[in-house]
Amino acid sequence: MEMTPFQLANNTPLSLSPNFVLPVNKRPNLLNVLPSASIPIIDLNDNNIDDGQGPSPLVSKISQACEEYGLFHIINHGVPKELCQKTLSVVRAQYVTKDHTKQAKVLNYYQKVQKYEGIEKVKMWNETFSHPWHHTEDFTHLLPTNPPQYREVFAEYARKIGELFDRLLSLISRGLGLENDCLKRRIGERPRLNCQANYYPPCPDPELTIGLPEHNDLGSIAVLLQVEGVTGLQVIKDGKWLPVDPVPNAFVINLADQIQVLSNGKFQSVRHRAVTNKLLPRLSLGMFYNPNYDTVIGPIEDLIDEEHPPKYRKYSFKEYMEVFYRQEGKRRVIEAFELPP
Ligand SMILES: O=C(O)CCC(=O)C(=O)O
Ligand SMILES: [Fe+2]
Repeated sequence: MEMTPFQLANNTPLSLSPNFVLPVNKRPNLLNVLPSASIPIIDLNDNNIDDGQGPSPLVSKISQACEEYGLFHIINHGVPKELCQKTLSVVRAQYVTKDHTKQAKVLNYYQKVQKYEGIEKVKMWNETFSHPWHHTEDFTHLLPTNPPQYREVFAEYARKIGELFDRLLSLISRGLGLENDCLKRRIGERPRLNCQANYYPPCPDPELTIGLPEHNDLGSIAVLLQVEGVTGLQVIKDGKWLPVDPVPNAFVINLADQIQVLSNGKFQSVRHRAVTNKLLPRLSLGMFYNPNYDTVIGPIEDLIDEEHPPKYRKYSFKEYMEVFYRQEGKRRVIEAFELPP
C-alpha cells in the first residue's frame, strides 16, 4: 500500500493512538522543565565590537555560548525578515499540498519512529521532510515545484543562509583562537548541505508524546528557524531541560558533534529535543552544514598540547554515520570515538 504522507498535518481532530505513547521512563516530564531560561542572544551587527580579525567582544560572546550551551540565538544576522517569513510559508504549504504522493518523493517525507528497549517502535508526534540545498550552485531542480514560489524563495533563502554559515564558521574558528577559515577548511570544500522541516501538530496529551526525542545533531552547525509564539525546542544544561523560546527575528544556532570533536571538546554539541503542546501547531526549519563522507575529522592539531591531549580519535564522516545507523536510536554517537584520558 502506498504510504500517505502528512497524515498528522491533514487530519483533524487528532487522537492519540497507542503507537505514539512513550514508555513511562521516556516521557518528557514537562512539569520539571523550567518555565523560561536565559539562552544567550547574540547581536551579529555589533560592528563596533568586532573588527573581523582575532579575538573581539563579539567573538568572546560566541565562544562563551559555545562552551556553556552549544546553542545560542542570533539577531541582526543579515537575513531579511520577509524572506524568513516567505520561506516558512512555502515550507508550511508542503504539509497541506493536495499532491501528496508525488511531492513526498521529492521531499523525503517521513514520520520518525524511535526504538526503545523491549517495546515496539514508538511514533514521534512530528512529520518531517528534507532535501538538499546549496549556497552557490543551482540546486533548484532538486526542489518541489509546488507551491510555484517554492524554488525561487528557497534558493534565495539558501544563498543568504550560506553567507551566514561562512560568517558563523569564521567567528567560531576565531573563538577557538584559529584562523578565520580554519573550520570551513576542516569541514571540507564540498560540505553536505541539507535541510529538515519539522511540523508538530497540536497534541491531545503532550505528557505522553515527544515531537523529536533527545539527540545531538551529527554534522557541524545547524541554523534553525522556528515560528514565533510557539515553544517546543528544549536543551539540557547541567542535567536540567530548559526551553529555547522563539526570539523575534532570530535564528537558533546549534553546535553539532563534529564541532565538539574538531574543538577537542572545548565547544559542546548541544543535546536537545522538541516537545509538543495542546494548542498550537509548530513549524521549524533546520539548515544543516555537514562534512561529506570522505572528510577526515579529528581534533584540530593547534588545539592539542601536553595539557590538552586529544579526546577523540580520527575518523571519516562516513564511519561516524555508520556508527549512528548501527546504534539505532541511542544517539550518542560521539562516545564511540572518545580516546581514554
Ligand atoms: O523543531 C526543533 O526546534 C528542533 C529540530 C531539530 O532538532 C532537528 O531537526 O534536528
Ligand atoms: Fe536537532
